[in-house]
Amino acid sequence: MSYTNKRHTYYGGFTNDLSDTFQYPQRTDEQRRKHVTFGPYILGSTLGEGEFGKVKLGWPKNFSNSSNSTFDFPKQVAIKLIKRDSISNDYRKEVKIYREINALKHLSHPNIVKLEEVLQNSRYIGIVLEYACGGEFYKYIQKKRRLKEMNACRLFSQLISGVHYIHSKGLVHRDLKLENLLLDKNENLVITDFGFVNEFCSRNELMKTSCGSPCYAAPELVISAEPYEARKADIWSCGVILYAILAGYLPWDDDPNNPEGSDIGRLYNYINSTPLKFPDYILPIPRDLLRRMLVSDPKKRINLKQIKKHEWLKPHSSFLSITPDEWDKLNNTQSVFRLAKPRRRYGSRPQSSCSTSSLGSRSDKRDSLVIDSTLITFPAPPQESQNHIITRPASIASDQRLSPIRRSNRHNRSNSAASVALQAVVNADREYVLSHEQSLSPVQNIRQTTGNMTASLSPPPAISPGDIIIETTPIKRNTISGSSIVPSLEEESSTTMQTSKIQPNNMASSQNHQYNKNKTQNSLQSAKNFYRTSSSSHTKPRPTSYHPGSYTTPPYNSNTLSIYEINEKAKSSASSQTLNQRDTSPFDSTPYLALDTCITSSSSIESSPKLITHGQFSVAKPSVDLQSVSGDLIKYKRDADVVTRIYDEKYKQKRKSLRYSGIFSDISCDTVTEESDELRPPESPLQQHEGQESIDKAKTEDTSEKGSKSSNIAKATAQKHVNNHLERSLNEAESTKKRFSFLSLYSYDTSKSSLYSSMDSKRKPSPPSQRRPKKDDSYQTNSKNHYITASNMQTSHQVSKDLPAPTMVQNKCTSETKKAVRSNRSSIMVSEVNKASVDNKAAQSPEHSTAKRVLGFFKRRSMKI
Ligand SMILES: Nc1ncnc2c1ncn2[C@@H]1O[C@H](COP(=O)(O)OP(=O)(O)OP(=O)(O)O)[C@@H](O)[C@H]1O
Repeated sequence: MSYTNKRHTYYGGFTNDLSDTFQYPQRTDEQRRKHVTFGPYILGSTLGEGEFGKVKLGWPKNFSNSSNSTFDFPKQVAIKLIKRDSISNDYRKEVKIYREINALKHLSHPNIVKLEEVLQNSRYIGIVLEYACGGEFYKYIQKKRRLKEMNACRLFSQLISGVHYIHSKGLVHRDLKLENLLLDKNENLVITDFGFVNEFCSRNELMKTSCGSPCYAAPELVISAEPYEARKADIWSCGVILYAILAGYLPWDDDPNNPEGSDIGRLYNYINSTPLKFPDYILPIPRDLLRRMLVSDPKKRINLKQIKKHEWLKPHSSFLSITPDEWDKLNNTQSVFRLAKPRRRYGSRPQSSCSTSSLGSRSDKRDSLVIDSTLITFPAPPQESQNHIITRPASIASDQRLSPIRRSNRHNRSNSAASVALQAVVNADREYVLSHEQSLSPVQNIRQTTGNMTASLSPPPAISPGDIIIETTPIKRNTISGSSIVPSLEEESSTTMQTSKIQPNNMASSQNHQYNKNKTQNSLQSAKNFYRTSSSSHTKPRPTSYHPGSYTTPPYNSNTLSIYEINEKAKSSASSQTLNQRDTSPFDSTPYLALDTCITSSSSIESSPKLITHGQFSVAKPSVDLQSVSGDLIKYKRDADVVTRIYDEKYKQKRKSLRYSGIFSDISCDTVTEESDELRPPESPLQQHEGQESIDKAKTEDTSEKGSKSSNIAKATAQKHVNNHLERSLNEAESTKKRFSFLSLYSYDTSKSSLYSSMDSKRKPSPPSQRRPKKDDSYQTNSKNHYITASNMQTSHQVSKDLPAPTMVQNKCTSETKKAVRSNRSSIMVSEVNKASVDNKAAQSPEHSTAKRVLGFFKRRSMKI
């Protein structure tokens, strides 16, 4: 088993399989110093780069290898490092970061990236996120060209479930796109990048700021300056994503006058005037869903509730029927079981401001971070502080908790919006913590100070050093010092690090309260009330205050003709299991009541964790496995493969029979051929030579035995090979073009560059029918603008003539260009684009000079690769 990516190494390249007996070698001090660290994390390679800077892989530096437990391996995280300098002068950036932190704090769903903690030092703010090791979703599609229906359906269900969860919290993402979707290790979808998130309340959910990425933004955002219904805008984006998943390219990507979609005005005019077209391989049922989602008029656009009930998503109805409250419950229950080693607080070791670029290489120096003694960890801000209103009860005098030394060591952070907001959040959170602390029983207080804490349900065992620690709710936070939080010396003596997990509704603390629940129930309630009060003291309602009722999904109608008949038994048993689980689970409608229900309900006790001793450690075994409950979140890839294979077989059979019965009469044989073609492995170089060899052979034979029968056969065979080869090349060119159309918006790393593409097109101008699938939907009536115009071709030729070798030009790409590309690629506030100019722009024909096109191309090419 190798769960690590090759390029990401632990402790000097150790990527051994973990076995029961495996022990990590003890690191020497020297080795330890070599790592670039940020707070309690060792930084690994760069996972990606965004608008704010690099996202690095990280893992805890206090990971101890003394154990022989298989469960004891470092948990990887993705750390978004934001240079404080870069945002100090940019209010919008600050707000974006703040929004992201703020939103993520309230979201706990398997298909939404988890916020672990937020750290900062004098130079960086680090948003520590769950590591989605499956990589970027668009690359995944790019690799597969397009997804098979079953996989697409599964992933789309996950997207819808995540988006529904976001909406249920009173939030809208507003920047849903392929680039903001990642995959976890089991190829489950993970929604990320909440920089444009905003909240709405049910009564007034219209928004004014248009944002997102042009290709995914709903028309009403661009064309009209009127307030828009944000949830419907998210649905449009999901529609575009679904189209891209199934088709392998974006909808409305074929405007010859705006091939790159860079002219936003023209793009939206095209969207509004051109009916949605589908390639043959998108079947009627998903087409129907797409047609309902990609409706320009938001009022006529399908809503999430209807999407969940759509025929196409029936196979995942049990998964989709899990309500947001249930997700909260399930996730919080799961978070109790996170096994954590007692971590030493990183502040406990004196850390002078030191550069960690001890590796000496240039790149290391560039990547090095100053570890500051004032590096802090603080909880993510609550929603309300977006308003930048600080409510700090007089009872909380945070400075009193600071030692004089630490106080003098404080940072002078800017009083910028984000800083103020963050501070407000810290205060609010700490208030909760303090009141929570007061409610702790003496036993728990002892346990906290000694750092020995267990989440066992049994009466508290004798406390001894080295006890198992189940990571719990952040009960104790670092103290706050003005704008920075510094752990006090006294606090440092406490060994358990509990600052990091940001789980507002975490039930872990309730586990600790099991011991003397009668004593603490009242104080807990008051703590929660306090938290609520402090929240409600802000002007905006908390996003969690909006809780739509549970959705009841109609039972699967077996009479309905559906293409999905796979795993029915498994599904029904899984769903019945789910229902059983849910019936017995004390789910309530308000997340804040979670603690109560956990304490008072006997059924919750039944479903509580059971500790299994495992050597020196105890491992809490969750009684509810989220993934098996949902049935749709694939746990092991092998399972997924098996399911896919079963599905494929059944699906093919089904389609065959349906075609015979004439039900799917619009599924042409071509479609089937095309799909099977796709499965055909690419021709090997050996095969490619085969044709030529045969010709040569034929020639030789021809000269020696003129007119002989064998030569004729050889000739025929050779010709056949050549023809086949040519045909395949053409097909390949066609598919490359298709993929190119999709990739043009994302990446050029694996496909041919557009330069080559234009060269190719010079040689073999592909007719529009080759650019797009031949047979269009019967709904398609408008075929205008499908032809690549002569002027375009001319431009392409010009480009290829005027340019030096592509690699040469590529090398000339400066870092400035790269920056420009990044910003070009990033999501934008569409309102920044002059909406009034939309029509004007569309009226003018874009005069793309050769230089501009070339620049555009190389700008895109230097995108994140
Ligand atoms: N949790 C994560 N796990 C793995 N990789 C991640 C994670 N978060 C981000 N990345 C990688 O880092 C890249 C940049 O991240 P992200 O898009 O969140 O940054 P950003 O600064 O918000 O960028 P932008 O706003 O321009 O999209 C992603 O494309 C992805 O490759």
